Amino acid sequence: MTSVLRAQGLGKRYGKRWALRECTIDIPAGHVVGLVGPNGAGKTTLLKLATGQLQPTAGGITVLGAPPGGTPAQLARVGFVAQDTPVYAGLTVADHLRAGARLNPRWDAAMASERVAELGLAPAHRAGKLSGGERAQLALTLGLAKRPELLILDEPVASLDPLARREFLQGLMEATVAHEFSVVLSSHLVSDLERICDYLIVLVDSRVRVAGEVDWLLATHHRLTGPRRDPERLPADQHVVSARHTDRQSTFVVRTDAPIHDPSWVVTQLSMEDLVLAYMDKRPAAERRTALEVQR
Ligand SMILES: Nc1ncnc2c1ncn2[C@@H]1O[C@H](COP(=O)(O)OP(=O)(O)OP(=O)(O)O)[C@@H](O)[C@H]1O
Repeated sequence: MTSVLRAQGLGKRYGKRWALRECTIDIPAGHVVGLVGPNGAGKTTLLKLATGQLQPTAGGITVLGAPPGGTPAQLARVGFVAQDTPVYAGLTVADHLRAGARLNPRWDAAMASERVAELGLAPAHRAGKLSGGERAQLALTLGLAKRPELLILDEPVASLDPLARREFLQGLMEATVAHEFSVVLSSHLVSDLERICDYLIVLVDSRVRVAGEVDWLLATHHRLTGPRRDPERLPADQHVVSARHTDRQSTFVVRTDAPIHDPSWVVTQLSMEDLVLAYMDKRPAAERRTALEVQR
């Protein structure tokens, strides 16, 4: 299967500090990928490496089978909507579409004009006078009309109200259905990612903690609640992702491919948010038994 993004031992260091390290992932085409992690985890760094705006300090990365941003042809295959909905305040909506047409060989002028009309954005309106939601929609329109094979969006909805967020994500989903491209989208809003993503990457402290198809991740992770127990006493095939204890009770999030038969546990399924929070658990590794990195 074609990979949209493949990284092998990828790392980026600023001075002495690693912003991203030992990142090895292989994302198949056709997914809407959610990239999530706390502030400073390295999400923007990974996205900038994927678009060729940064060069790796270690390891390698290919996007759609080629080095990112290496040639004009490669640039045309990847769309990027940067953080803070990047539009030019002094230019009108129509100016943006004209610039898009000049700069992008595969520009879909009909789609751009239709989308702008549907959104009710007046062509003569200056981008600086648009609301945050309208600016985000204009930036998305530019990204979509480029007709990329991969569209990368860095926290596109962070500053939008819930309704504008919903409309933005709805527009993105409709476009992926109509034009069949892959998406990588970073966000802190796991509930949004839950609605649209079928592949998840969790980055914590510059490292990929987990990556894989959401259905597979949810099928192989469970919450176990029961009498207090030392994680060392769990079966070897139950990898502890997070652990919480009270005097009498333990709650573990574990990853396992095998069914859980121990009757002393109450086993519950996780939501995507539970899964993300478990991997973001910052308790000392000693309490977790295994420093997990899961990929598929
Ligand atoms: N140009 C830079 N110079 C020095 N350090 C940087 C630079 N850009 C990023 N960093 C550092 O690299 C780390 C990762 O930053 P990055 O922006 O990739 O994180 P992020 O996960 O996107 O964070 P956020 O969710 O806050 O946007 C942070 O510690 C950040 O301070």
